[in-house]
Amino acid sequence: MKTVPTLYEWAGDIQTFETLFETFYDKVLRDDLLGSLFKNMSPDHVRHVAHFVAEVFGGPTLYTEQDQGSHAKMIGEHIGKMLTEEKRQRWLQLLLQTADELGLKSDPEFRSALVGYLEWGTRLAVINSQLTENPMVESEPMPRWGWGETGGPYIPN
Ligand code: HEM
Repeated sequence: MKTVPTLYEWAGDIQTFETLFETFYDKVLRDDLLGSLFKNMSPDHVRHVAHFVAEVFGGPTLYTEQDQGSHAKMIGEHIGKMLTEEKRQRWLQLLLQTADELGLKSDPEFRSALVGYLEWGTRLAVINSQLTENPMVESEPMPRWGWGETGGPYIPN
């Protein structure tokens, strides 16, 4: 039977994710639209985001275990930030540009899954950034992203 690698395995290793986000945030800090938003970010920010995405993609649980993060904690970082669609698009554009520059895997299947995740994650960041309180409970599991489709629209109970 065919063994399908996780997105993390296909992309490389933890260094792949750390280098991607280090290079990306260098650009973000120099960006006219995003620079001021991130200028006071913690020294751990870049590593935390790299570990978060690596874990979502099926990699080691560094964000939840080593960094003591959770999905709720990550969502909480965006509450009240009042992010705009323009900022979201720039964030996404710079990340995809960085992926190309670094030669991240560029096969259609991987890039489709990557863009799908980033569209989902950045839109959630914008939605949550308009709130004043974190709607997510601490026990909420980490999202998992794979190669497939979203499985349908989000319909609340
Ligand atoms: C898939 C999309 C995204 C992921 C996975 C993500 C992940 C994270 C994580 C893990 C943190 C906490 C870092 C820490 O522990 O220090 C964080 C903070 C933050 N994120 Fe995001 N984020 C995403 C999208 C965005 C977008 C689109 C924006 C803005 C356009 C944004 C703006 C911020 C800001 C301003 C912070 C706080 C920075 C500070 O410490 O001052 N995020 N994000």
